[in-house]
Amino acid sequence: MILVVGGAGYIGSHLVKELVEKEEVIVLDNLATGHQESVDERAVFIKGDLGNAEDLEPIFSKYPIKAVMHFAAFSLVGESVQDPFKYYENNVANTLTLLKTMLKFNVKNFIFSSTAATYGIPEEEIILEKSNTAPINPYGRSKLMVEQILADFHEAYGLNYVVFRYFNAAGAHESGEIGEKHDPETHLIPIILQHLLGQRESISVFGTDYPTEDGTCIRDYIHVTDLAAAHIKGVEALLDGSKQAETYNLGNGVGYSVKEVIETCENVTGKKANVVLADRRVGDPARLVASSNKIYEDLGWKAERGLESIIQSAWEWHKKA
Ligand SMILES: NC(=O)c1ccc[n+]([C@@H]2O[C@H](COP(=O)([O-])OP(=O)(O)OC[C@H]3O[C@@H](n4cnc5c(N)ncnc54)[C@H](O)[C@@H]3O)[C@@H](O)[C@H]2O)c1
Ligand SMILES: O=c1ccn([C@@H]2O[C@H](COP(=O)(O)OP(=O)(O)O[C@H]3O[C@H](CO)[C@@H](O)[C@H](O)[C@H]3O)[C@@H](O)[C@H]2O)c(=O)[nH]1
Repeated sequence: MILVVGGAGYIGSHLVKELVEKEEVIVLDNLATGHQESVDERAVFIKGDLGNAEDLEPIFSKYPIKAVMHFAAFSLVGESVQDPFKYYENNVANTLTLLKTMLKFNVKNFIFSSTAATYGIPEEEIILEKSNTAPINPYGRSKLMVEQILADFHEAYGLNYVVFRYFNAAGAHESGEIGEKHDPETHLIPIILQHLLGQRESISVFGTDYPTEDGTCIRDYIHVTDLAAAHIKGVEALLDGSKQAETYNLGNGVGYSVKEVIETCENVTGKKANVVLADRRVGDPARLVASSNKIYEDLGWKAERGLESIIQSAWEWHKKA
């Protein structure tokens, strides 16, 4: 069995939907930002907190867990600057409780959701896993701290792990049953689509004076179903022993500016957006684009879906949501 912590959230629920086809799955989630109805009904759902050993230990006692996939975190950059305690407590301290419990029950395979925010303001156009990590906010630092803890635990206790640094996750499941449902929503693509559905008056473009071709920020958008596929390859590599301690970028390798994303949403939906040019949002790097060659070479994974397909799937979901 595989324990998915945070499996009621956006990315976790998409992974669960794919993983239940292959494995028995238990989801632990406190529903702080997740939705129980997003959890595939073939998975066992347990409401609980990864920071409570009393919630964790009965699960590890009862079920033969061979790996843990850890998606649970707080992940709003701005909020992490306002309230860093919340982030270090949930993302780092609570993760330590999870790791301690795993070691107590001799479960030694761990998949961790990290982020492009660990790179801070990158020096390279295309970011490699070995590029410098210098996060510029508590959220990114909390994720990098866990990465460092994992490397130490691997050396000291034989904990095996795969860290995935996601770039910008977006899109919805092709079944149309689940999609991106953050509240509040801060991510660009769902905000644009909500606007095009008449749920928001306009879209603000945060910053038009970045050193990019059209002055707006460039990001690497990755379909959430592609992310799920990478996680399945990652956990298989841990379970068959071929990988023990790896960090992989997960992106498309193609960057799109905020203006290009808005245009693509207009093309896909056939609707015109009301765009307001606004000031920069604090803490946004101008450009974040991944090289995902390492995971292609090691595990044969690459992103299958581009920006249009991401937006098309998200649009199908938002029209119904
Ligand atoms: N969305 C992105 O673009 C993106 C990019 C990079 C990294 N990430 C990382 O991916 C992971 C998933 O992101 P998401 O967008 O699906 O977020 P999300 O908020 O939708 O999902 C997180 C889930 O974890 C649960 N959770 C939080 N704290 C918990 C706790 N203490 N105990 C039990 N459950 C808890 C929440 O209820 C929620 O269901 C996070 O770790 C995030 O930092 C996301
Ligand atoms: O209303 C909006 C919302 C966003 N943006 C811009 O759109 C881009 C993408 O923003 P957003 O969708 O919020 O994603 P990011 O801030 O790039 O962060 C995401 O991607 C990071 C990795 O790249 C992860 O670390 C974060 O968890 C995840 O939220 C940025 O330039 C924003 O400034 C706007 O212009 N207007």
